[in-house]
Amino acid sequence: MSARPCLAVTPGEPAGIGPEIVLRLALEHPELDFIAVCDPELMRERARAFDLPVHVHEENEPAAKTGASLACLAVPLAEPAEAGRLSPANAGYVLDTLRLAVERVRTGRASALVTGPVNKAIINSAGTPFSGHTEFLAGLAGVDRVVMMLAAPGLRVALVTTHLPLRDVADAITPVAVEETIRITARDLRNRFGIRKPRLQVLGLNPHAGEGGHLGSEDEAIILPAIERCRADGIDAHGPIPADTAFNPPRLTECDAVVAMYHDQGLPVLKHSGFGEAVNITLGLPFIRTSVDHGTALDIAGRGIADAGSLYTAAAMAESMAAAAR
Ligand SMILES: NC(=O)C1=CN([C@@H]2O[C@H](COP(=O)(O)OP(=O)(O)OC[C@H]3O[C@@H](n4cnc5c(N)ncnc54)[C@H](O)[C@@H]3O)[C@@H](O)[C@H]2O)C=CC1
Ligand SMILES: NCC(=O)COP(=O)(O)O
Repeated sequence: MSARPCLAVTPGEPAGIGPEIVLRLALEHPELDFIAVCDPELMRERARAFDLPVHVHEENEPAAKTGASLACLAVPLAEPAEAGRLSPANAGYVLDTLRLAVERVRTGRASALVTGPVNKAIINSAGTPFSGHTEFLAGLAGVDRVVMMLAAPGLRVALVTTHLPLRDVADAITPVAVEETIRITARDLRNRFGIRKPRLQVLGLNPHAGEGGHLGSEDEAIILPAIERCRADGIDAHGPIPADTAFNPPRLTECDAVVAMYHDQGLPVLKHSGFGEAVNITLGLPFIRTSVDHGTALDIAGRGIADAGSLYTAAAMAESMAAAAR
């Protein structure tokens, strides 16, 4: 390993496309300095299956003299993983890779965490309540509120609520949740992204941002006052803006991020505009975490056609954020 701390990358669900895109990252981007936190035998098996010329070795073993190498911080699978077939037996492995990678970053032995996709359902089925990396990492870091933000070329979307049933969303749109999300987003856009005075467009919750109170009360009673409190502190936030018009291209040229109230209000637009080249960033953590914009893609796992573009963009963004933080 180089003297400067490298990225810690978790491939995520072993039955998904995570292992193969991490191998592609090692093969196609030798300029990236990273260690994969995973089972090295899984990576060797996938490298053989796809005929990828990547020498997989443990951290303390030598890299290949020529050609591509992948260094692994070893975490053993509970049972061999078959591409495309989830097993609850390996859910603990997935969480262990995350814990170990976070420990690396928090102790300064890695510069940032980059995560591959996990399957939330199988982790829950195995008996561990898990709604997503975002919430799990907030718990590990002991932080009450973090913000999920996805960034694609030309569009960033931050979310007030993350993985919640739609039925529970309106109750989670509280004055504190909206205000803290705006503040964290503005702060991290400044500190982590170097945007001196971030401009935020905050969406309403209801159609037409409540249509003057005739289509729901949250927009005027909760979201507007939260925006005003942030504005009073000099944050350039506007809204509540009706979600159906906020993403009109001319409007987007005037903002650095859209703050959406819930997952499926903001992310479909983001993924439509930039799937494959977008990055998921957790704002508000005491360390840098970026991730892919896609899931485990079990339907194509093991077929050798998974696109590693989002993983590469996530790693490159984590590197530049880490460099800026030095
Ligand atoms: N960062 C994370 O850990 C994320 C995890 N997930 C999880 O992934 C699981 C599956 O979610 P889905 O909704 O099916 O979304 P998905 O992103 O896994 O798949 C949606 C479609 O996109 C395709 N696709 C996804 N990534 C691709 C890639 N890199 N290259 C080529 N094609 C790709 C898939 O083959 C599929 O047809 C769920 O359990 C979900 O919770 C979903 C999003 C992010
Ligand atoms: N749709 C994005 C997503 O679900 C990723 O969640 P997380 O695992 O990064 O919290």
